[in-house]
Amino acid sequence: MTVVPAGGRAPGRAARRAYGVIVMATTTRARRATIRPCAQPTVFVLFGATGDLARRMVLPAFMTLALERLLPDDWVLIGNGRGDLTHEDFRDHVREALDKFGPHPDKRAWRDFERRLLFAGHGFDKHDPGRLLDVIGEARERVGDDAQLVHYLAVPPVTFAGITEALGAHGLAEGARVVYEKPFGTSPASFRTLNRTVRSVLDEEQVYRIDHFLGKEATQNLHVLRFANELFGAAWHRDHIESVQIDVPETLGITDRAAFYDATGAVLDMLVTHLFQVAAEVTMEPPASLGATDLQAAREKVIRSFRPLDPAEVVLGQFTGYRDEPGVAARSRTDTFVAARLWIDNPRWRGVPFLLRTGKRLAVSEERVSLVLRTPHGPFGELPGQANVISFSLSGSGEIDVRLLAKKPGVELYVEPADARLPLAQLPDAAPLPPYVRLIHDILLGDRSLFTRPDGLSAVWKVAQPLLDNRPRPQPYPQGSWGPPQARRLAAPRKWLVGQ
Ligand SMILES: NC(=O)C1=CN([C@@H]2O[C@H](COP(=O)(O)OP(=O)(O)OC[C@H]3O[C@@H](n4cnc5c(N)ncnc54)[C@H](OP(=O)(O)O)[C@@H]3O)[C@@H](O)[C@H]2O)C=CC1
Ligand SMILES: O=C1O[C@H](COP(=O)(O)O)[C@@H](O)[C@H](O)[C@H]1O
Repeated sequence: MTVVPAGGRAPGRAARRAYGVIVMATTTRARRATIRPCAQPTVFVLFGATGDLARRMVLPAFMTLALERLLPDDWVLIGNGRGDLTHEDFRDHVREALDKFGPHPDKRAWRDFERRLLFAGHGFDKHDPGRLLDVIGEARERVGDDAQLVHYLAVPPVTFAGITEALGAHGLAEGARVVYEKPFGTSPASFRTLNRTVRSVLDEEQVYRIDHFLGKEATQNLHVLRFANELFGAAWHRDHIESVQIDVPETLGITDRAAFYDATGAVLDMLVTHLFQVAAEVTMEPPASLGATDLQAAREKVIRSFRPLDPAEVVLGQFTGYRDEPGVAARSRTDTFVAARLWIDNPRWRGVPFLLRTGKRLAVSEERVSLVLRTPHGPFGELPGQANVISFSLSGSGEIDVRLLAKKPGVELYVEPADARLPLAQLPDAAPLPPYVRLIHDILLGDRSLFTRPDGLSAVWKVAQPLLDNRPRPQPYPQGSWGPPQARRLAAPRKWLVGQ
């Protein structure tokens, strides 16, 4: 996204390409951000359309795109699943999802939306395409044979390879874009096998490996703040930063995703996926340009300098009561919490600990990246530690915060921590996009800059390998807490900033 400040110049072409979707209309009275709609007729196949992700994120994102008039005139969304839903049943399902998670269209918008929803049941594999080929045929009759085909795999990762092979076997791969949810693989070996399968059916340009944390407004501000502001850019180095925290505690449990979650756990669900990608955004070297390829390359390159995780520097936890959740194995050892210390072996970050933490059923929900600056030795004597912090909230529309030490006004010289906050939604004419809206829009337009590449993911799995080979036993922790006490010790002598 490109924001043009009052009186500011329009962004260069490279920046416009990188952020692609927002074209600023600058008038003196009002500057409105308008987004380029996708023009090409589209058939969007949503595998896993009755699942949690589809209900909470993908279907609401589609409705938002429709309300914002960002979809082409001609489009159809086909839900796919193993069940036998009629088109009507599926429309009811989508309606319920929107009632719960929004947005809430008026009658007219809903009528226009629902008539474009179809369902193709009876599963989809290479031996049996279920109803999908017939329903795609039905969709093409409506929107034309030249419609682009987008397949979105909102299904558990174990099914990615089978669906990919089936796309190839049934002639649905050619010219299509295929979106893979995370995690792309569940181990170094399964990543390699999956990648080989995918590349045997698709060209890399057709592949969109989504990590929705890269689509969050504040995540994109990580590099904007740094590369566009000398104040921050100059500090972005081990000489000034003493530690970094990437902290995503959740009050949310596993909802009704037991089958997926019990086979996945926090390390795969969050740590080696979202938290690593955010760490790469924080630590990448300046890209050669803001073009899609350069940005992607810079993000992926730094992951190669992540030091393989030492299991002794990782704490796993499991909330009490997890094993009683319906669908969870009675003796499950799945991690619902992980805290890890990560090191980055390059000249910019050597010796700076990166503290990463996430977990289910914790005390609060927050998504925060904090760069803690070193404490200066100056005329003040001893200053409090962790009191000068550049921090980003990744939740919602995002926020940039700076904690600094200031003299409290008054006769005495009291130096106290104070916070300056910049909620991004309050920027003039801000038009924040939820991550799934933005990323699906990018997919429709063919912009891959915010999607991951196999070289970066291959490095991710190398970093994860020692932990996967030698998992510490998950420690129990009470629901509503901050996880196992060992996680506090992992941060020592520092403290976790969230929850202080
Ligand atoms: N939920 C979330 O908050 C997020 C999830 N993700 C990712 O999205 C993907 C899906 O997650 P989520 O929706 O939570 O998972 P779900 O467990 O809800 O599964 C989604 C759907 O996949 C289908 N499915 C499940 N198992 C199989 C199987 N063995 N073979 C074929 N189809 C199957 C089911 O549909 P049916 O029974 O109709 O066939 C199910 O409804 C995962 O990769 C996850 O990491 C990413 C970001 C957030
Ligand atoms: O990918 C996932 O992300 C969500 C958290 O993302 P948010 O944008 O909803 O905050 C997490 O709850 C889920 O377990 C995981 O699969």
